Amino acid sequence: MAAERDEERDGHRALGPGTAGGSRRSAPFAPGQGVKENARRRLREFDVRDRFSRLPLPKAAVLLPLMVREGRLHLLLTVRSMQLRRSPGQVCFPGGKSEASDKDEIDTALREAKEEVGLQPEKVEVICRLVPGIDKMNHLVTPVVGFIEDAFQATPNPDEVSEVFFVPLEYFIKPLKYKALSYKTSSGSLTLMHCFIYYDQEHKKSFKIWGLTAHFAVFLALVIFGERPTFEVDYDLDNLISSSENYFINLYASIYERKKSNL
Ligand SMILES: CCCCCCCCCCCCCC(=O)SCCNC(=O)CCNC(=O)[C@H](O)C(C)(C)COP(=O)(O)OP(=O)(O)OC[C@H]1O[C@@H](n2cnc3c(N)ncnc32)[C@H](O)[C@@H]1OP(=O)(O)O
Ligand SMILES: [Mg+2]
Repeated sequence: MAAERDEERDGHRALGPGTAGGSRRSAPFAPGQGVKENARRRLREFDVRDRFSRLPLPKAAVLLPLMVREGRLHLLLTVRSMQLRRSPGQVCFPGGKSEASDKDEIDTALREAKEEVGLQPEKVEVICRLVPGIDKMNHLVTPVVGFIEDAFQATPNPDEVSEVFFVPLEYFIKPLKYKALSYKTSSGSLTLMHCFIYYDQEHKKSFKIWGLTAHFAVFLALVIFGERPTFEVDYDLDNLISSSENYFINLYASIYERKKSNL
């Protein structure tokens, strides 16, 4: 159960005991708590826990770090260093491949977030794992959602991350600049790929958010806001849980079939 998992991970809940579905809420209601509480409630309904963990694909995990700024949820994103062999310069979430010492996807996401942006694991309130995605190298990529402190200051590791920026979560259902691209998966089937252009006032520049990263950000916004986006998505929004799982299962099956036929 998600609640049991939270109890197991008390160490990751430094953002305030009694706020995460707990019973001790005697402290005054801090700004943003209503927004967070609503998000927690929605996210827990979508927690897949370890249901997809045993699929026979190499594993990776990303952290979808949420924070409240001026009363609105924001997501932390990174730009990958130009020195990296894979996807240099692309926008992605902190994350990476699983290592043997990781107990689960949550461990992977927290370890990678610490390495890449200096986020201490005990400063993350882990909420849930969402339906995984599959990247172009056929890694099973699990998104782990967590709240981080609103005033978090990233210390990017320049070997892996060149920039860190924040986007209001709402942008991923009501973007100003968006286009839909068609993407051929490794199994040859076509899928919709979202591409957002976000102008960041802080950096005075635009960032392009697309591919798997955009896929996770859109799903997170759909889960939390429960609203129809201003663009088309591949899900039945009236049955988001089952349609997102079916979407993944179909993708996985097409990749699995292709792997078998190549043997
Ligand atoms: C349901 C399904 C899905 C649907 C999809 C619909 C849309 C379809 C879209 C699908 C399109 C899919 C395609 C698109 O979306 S392309 C579109 C935009 N890009 C993205 O969305 C990014 C997606 N990818 C990722 O998020 C990451 O690549 C993942 C999480 C998958 C893996 O994580 P990552 O790649 O970050 O792994 P890492 O952090 O372990 O390691 C990174 C590298 O860094 C090296 N390193 C480590 N430490 C150090 C150090 N100190 N000093 C120097 N170097 C160091 C290390 O050796 C490694 O090197 P190498 O081994 O790679 O060479
Ligand atoms: Mg990484």
